[in-house]
Amino acid sequence: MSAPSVRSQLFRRKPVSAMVEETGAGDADGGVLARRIGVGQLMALGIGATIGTGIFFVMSTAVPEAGPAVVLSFVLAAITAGFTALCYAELASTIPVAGSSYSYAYATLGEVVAYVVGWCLVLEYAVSSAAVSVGWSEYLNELLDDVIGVRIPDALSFAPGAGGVVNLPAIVLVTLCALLLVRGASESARANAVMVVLKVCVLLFFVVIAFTAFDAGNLSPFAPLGIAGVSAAASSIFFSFIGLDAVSTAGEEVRDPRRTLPRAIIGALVVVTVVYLLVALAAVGAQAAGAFEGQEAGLAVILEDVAGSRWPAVVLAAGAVISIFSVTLVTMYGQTRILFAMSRDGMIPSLFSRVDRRTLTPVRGTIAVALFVGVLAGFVPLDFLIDLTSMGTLVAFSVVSVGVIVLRRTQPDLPRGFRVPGYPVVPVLSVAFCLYLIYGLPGVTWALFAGWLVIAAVVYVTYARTHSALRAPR
Ligand SMILES: NC(=[NH2+])NCCC[C@H](N)C(=O)O
Repeated sequence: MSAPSVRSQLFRRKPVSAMVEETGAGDADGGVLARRIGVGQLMALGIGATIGTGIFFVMSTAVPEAGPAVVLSFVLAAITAGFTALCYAELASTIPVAGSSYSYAYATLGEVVAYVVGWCLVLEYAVSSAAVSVGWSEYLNELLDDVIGVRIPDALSFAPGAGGVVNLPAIVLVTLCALLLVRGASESARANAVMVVLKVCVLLFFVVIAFTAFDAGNLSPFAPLGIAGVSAAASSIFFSFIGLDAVSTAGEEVRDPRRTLPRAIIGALVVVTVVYLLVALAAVGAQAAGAFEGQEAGLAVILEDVAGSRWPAVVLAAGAVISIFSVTLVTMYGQTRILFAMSRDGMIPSLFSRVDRRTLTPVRGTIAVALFVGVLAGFVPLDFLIDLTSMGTLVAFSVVSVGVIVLRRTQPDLPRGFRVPGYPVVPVLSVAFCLYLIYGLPGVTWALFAGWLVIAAVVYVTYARTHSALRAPR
């Protein structure tokens, strides 16, 4: 028998039916999950996954780039997030597996693209877990300082490039989350609802206090670096909008998905955007644009200055510490499950899909993820982590948007619970906006991303190509 051609290897696709079977979604009694989730609960899911750390510290990177026009950057990032989320929802409702863009790409665009998306998802999840835990450590320090007047020394709370030696608190947080995940914890719907209320309240609390010091003079010059500055800032801010895709993964359990999904996505996006815009506007109104650069735990510092007393900053920092903790947990959980799916497909070693008998969780995979995230969190400065996360996510989201178009053409008759409104304009715009934001990312990020893809290519050629579960039977 002749060896399968390289081309057919690279583009082999995983049949949608096989995916559904694997996850048991097509089993016995009709194979339908209970459709219980309504718009409200689904919106809470999206808001909970999206509002995390970004908003608590992104201003210190974004304002120096865009000036007060940072509010426009938020709008640009929000529009991009909205388009991609709609595309996500269509694929999720067509390929109903509890996977992610990796699985969608495997079904639509073939193995190599799926493989690349898988590696992008490591940036979206593992690298963002690291980013999130670095942000957590800043607010923890702020809280300690405000409450007991003690700060962890810089050497032990910052990465080498950021004025320290190691970020110890971030490593502790990652370890803590890994321990919880190994024991089988993931966030429940109720815990999520509590977190959402807490986060939104804390941010609105900031808005109210910061607005008391609003000075229109701080808003000019409005856009010192012009359009280029606004789009560069949008690329960094995009990080804060990552998470709406979580809504679409629940597609199978949603009541009347055709109406509910887009409403929940758009609803969550509107809530998140309004909150972010208020925070951004309040912040640039309360503090001169020049003051943002290099500011740590920025929102708390602004509150301290504005209120002239400590307690508002304490409230904010405490809220941030609690809510960021939950985001780290959920993001690390997501990473272990994506690697689980890739490993089951033979794309990466079986270590990641081995489930421990006692705890029924992928213990070794979780430890491997924690090591990787821990090293990043401990030794890499925050800006790098944020921009790399945005890069990986934007690439993955572009692929998803292309996937919508491809699947409509190749398998037009597949049942789709939800269809993107305004097809093909929305998926095309989605790709265009993603590419625009990718373009706005700094050169270092491009270089790091290229390096990452080279590593991925080596692993593909030496491992995945021959271990793929789809390889032709010998
Ligand atoms: N899937 C993820 N990468 N989740 C991380 C979301 C980060 C979140 N948007 C934040 O601002 O903190």
